[in-house]
Amino acid sequence: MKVLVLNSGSSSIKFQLFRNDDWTVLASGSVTRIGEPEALMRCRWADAEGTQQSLEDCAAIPDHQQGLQRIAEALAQTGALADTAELLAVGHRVVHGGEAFHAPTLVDDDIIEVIRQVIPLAPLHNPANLDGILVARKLFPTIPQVAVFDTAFHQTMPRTAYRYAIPDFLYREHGVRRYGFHGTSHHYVGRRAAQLLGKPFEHCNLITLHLGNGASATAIREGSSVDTSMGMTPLEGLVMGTRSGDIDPAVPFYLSKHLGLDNDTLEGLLNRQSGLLGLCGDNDLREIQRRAEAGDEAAELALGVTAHRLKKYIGAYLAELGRTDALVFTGGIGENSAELRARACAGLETLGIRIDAAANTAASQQERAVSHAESPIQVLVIPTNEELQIAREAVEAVS
Ligand SMILES: Nc1ncnc2c1ncn2[C@@H]1O[C@H](COP(=O)(O)OP(=O)(O)O)[C@@H](O)[C@H]1O
Ligand SMILES: CC(=O)OP(=O)(O)O
Ligand SMILES: [Mg+2]
Repeated sequence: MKVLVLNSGSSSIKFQLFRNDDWTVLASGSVTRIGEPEALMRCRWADAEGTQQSLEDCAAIPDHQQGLQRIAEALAQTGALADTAELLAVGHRVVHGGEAFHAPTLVDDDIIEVIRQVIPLAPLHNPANLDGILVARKLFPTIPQVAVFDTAFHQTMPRTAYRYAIPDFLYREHGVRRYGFHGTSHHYVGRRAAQLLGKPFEHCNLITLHLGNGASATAIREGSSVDTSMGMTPLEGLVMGTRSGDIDPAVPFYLSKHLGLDNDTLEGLLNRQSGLLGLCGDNDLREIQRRAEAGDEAAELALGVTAHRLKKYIGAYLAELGRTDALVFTGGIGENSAELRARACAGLETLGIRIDAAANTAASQQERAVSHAESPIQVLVIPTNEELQIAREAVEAVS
């Protein structure tokens, strides 16, 4: 049987099709620029001889309904999914599940309603995730749909980590608390780290750093999330591509009072015009590193602020955990930027973190240690695979 995983974003749908006995990827790709005049559909698959093939086309795709339809056509056309009856389940990434979901969940009308209710807590992510589910239900009406929540892994945090020091009724009546995100990724790399360490996950204390366009740090004690840097929404914490991460909560009041900015403008400013982009005008870390190397001061500052914030969270989580087995880097930046890994870990030797310069800069796409052989805390680079984790959890939920 096969499992289709969908990660439906505001203007894109990413997909992977797995065979569920050995988790081979049968096809993968995306539809991007949904709603623009020229959307792009990309699909890669292995043909009968095992040779990688790819298919790309550009055409207007006005909405998610047609985006998913296009994906289903491509999967049929390539033979990767000739008959939808071969599907055991469709797994969906859902960013916010509020306090309702601790595990992957079979989608029904009630579940859809709960996901709809938490839209105000993740306005950038949940509407598109929900669209993906609604469209997939129409397109594959007889196949079980499973929602896998970014927030679920963090539901083990203690109250002291998830409560904000604001009036109690805001939590009780309005759900204002830390939820945390990227849980699927933190969980996946945490388990892989335990395997590399040769210990059961339930015995491992880890700090996992998911550094992509969105970025978050998590403290894992004995296999459970006990703290994480993102908060009620994915805006809190580390410096991100276009999100500010932590700022003084008074900044928006000040901007509102003195510059007359309204709520929507402020939300856009902090979510889409801040972070690396706000500091230096670029949000692609490769370009920022190139500029910094050429002496560009704004790019150097962007790298410096990002590394400073990372180091602060690493230090905080070392203190929270007491004993730490490994620090794990993942996500496009965590996996590929030796520069940022080195900056974030510089000076942490007395706290037990010692990078090996040669291992850190060696070109590799593999899971690996980049710490010195004598570093008390191992530093690992582990490519994340949220889609595989979603596929596995979807199968668990239906069986
Ligand atoms: N070789 C590289 N060196 C440094 N940064 C990289 C490299 N490859 C990708 N990145 C950075 O990774 C980030 C995107 O991460 P990714 O995990 O793909 O994002 P998303 O959250 O959209 O899935 C971008 O800032 C990109 O510049
Ligand atoms: C929750 C979140 O920030 O997700 P992404 O990194 O995909 O934007
Ligand atoms: Mg990502």
